[in-house]
Amino acid sequence: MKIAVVGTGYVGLVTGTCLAETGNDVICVDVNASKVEKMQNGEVPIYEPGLDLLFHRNIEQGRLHFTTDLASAIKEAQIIFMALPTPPGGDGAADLSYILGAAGDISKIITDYKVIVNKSTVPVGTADKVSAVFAQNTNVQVDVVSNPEFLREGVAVDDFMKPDRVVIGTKSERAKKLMSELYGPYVRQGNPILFMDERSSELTKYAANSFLATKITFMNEVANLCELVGADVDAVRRGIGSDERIGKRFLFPGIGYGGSCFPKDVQALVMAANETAYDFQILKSVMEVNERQKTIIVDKMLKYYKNDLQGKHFALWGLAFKPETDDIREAPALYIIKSLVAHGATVTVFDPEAVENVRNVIGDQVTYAENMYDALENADALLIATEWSVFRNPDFDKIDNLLKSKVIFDGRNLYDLQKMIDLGYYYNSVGRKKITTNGDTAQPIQLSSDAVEAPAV
Ligand SMILES: NC(=O)c1ccc[n+]([C@@H]2O[C@H](COP(=O)([O-])OP(=O)(O)OC[C@H]3O[C@@H](n4cnc5c(N)ncnc54)[C@H](O)[C@@H]3O)[C@@H](O)[C@H]2O)c1
Ligand SMILES: O=c1ccn([C@@H]2O[C@H](COP(=O)(O)OP(=O)(O)O[C@H]3O[C@H](CO)[C@@H](O)[C@H](O)[C@H]3O)[C@@H](O)[C@H]2O)c(=O)[nH]1
Repeated sequence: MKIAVVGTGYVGLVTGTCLAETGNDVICVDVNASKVEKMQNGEVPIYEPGLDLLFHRNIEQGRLHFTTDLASAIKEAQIIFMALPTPPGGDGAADLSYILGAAGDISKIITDYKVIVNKSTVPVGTADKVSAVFAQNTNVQVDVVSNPEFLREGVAVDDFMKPDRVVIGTKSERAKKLMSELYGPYVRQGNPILFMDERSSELTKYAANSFLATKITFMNEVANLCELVGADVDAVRRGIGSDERIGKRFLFPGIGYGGSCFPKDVQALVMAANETAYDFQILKSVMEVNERQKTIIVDKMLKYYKNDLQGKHFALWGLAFKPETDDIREAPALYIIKSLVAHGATVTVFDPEAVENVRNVIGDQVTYAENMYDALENADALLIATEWSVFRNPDFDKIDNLLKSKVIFDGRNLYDLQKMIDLGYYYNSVGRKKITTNGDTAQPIQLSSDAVEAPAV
């Protein structure tokens, strides 16, 4: 099939590449000319495992193309995907200007029937708004379909090629037929295409992300309670996760969820509910608790250093909002850095992929280490903010030689508590007993209601 993808961010690029992989003729269009030029020259603009291979294979085989010219991109396309940003507007509600703007541009160019697929995460009613834009500008018939994307960064290719489900919101039989044909190669038995109306499809995406964000936040609260009552969150996690109704996944406590989706989508759903005068209380709490969770690690450090971080120097491992990506959008590490710097500390950071993106955002507010061990030199403590595999089994003798003292604040629970006692570290993790260097259990922390506020980004 002939496909156009408008917007080559994370979703557009993965969508375009994976659709080419099953034999479609795909052309991706973006307004960012330098990005398009890079892709035309064979450069993948993001770090995403497995994407390079598919990207190069499909370019070489002539199925994947890039352009800045919308008109030529959509001319022959039977299906046009919109994979455009929907950032929070001033009030936190999703900003639809990219989607409606592109719909306006497309509507003025098309001369024959198209299926217009919205892949972006958008509030209920957006398909209707997009349809209205077309109706206003052209007599050409289109079907506007909602097809939210559920891929996770870091495993995006696998998520697209082998989705748990494909959600398609449309009432048009013609569009259903084309979309079934397109997604046929990706769906397997038990991992179906779920057809529904546009509004239900749009809400499914927000509900999925908000539910997952709530699940994580619930575990973060359980972890905080574990610290206060002397329980071990790993045991509790296993205890509840083995109940199939709860499930084992997305129960890992940490330093708050981040990324380009959960924070903005939870907020957008709260705002969309507000518009109908519905008070989505649970999600408001989720947002509040997540803000607090991002700085709890700094609260713990303040407690350890008796409220004085002035002149202290810390090593920070992990900047990306999760492993296997260079994406730093809403990364908790950035909040931690800003908070530490505001308290007068200095920080040396290391991340396997995200350093350049961080450098572009915060410049010389921190120093950048070439490798994970260089970051430790003369640091008072090590902090861990992202669970990259390379941090999971480090050389503790080397860490010991480089750090000024054997102190680790771990926001991702990477190490075994008993091992850290045996090695003589002060090791403070999430929802587990904090251990002093002589192996005693430290007093549980008091969670302050006025947790350190992250300075404005
Ligand atoms: N990133 C994810 O993991 C993910 C997963 C599922 C859904 N989503 C949703 O998908 C949408 C896109 O997210 P993203 O992370 O890919 O966005 P992004 O910000 O990474 O990329 C958007 C791209 O669109 C381009 N663009 C902007 N206006 C354009 C126009 N008029 N014509 C052509 N190109 C234009 C930009 O230059 C950019 O390259 C959002 O709604 C997001 O919530 C994202
Ligand atoms: O048990 C867990 C799982 C995740 N996280 C955090 O949650 C955030 C989001 O993680 P993840 O969901 O893996 O990453 P994303 O790539 O943002 O993917 C989410 O957001 C995408 C964009 O909408 C959706 O498509 C995906 O289905 C949805 O998982 C990250 O900060 C993680 O560290 C935890 O703290 N504990």
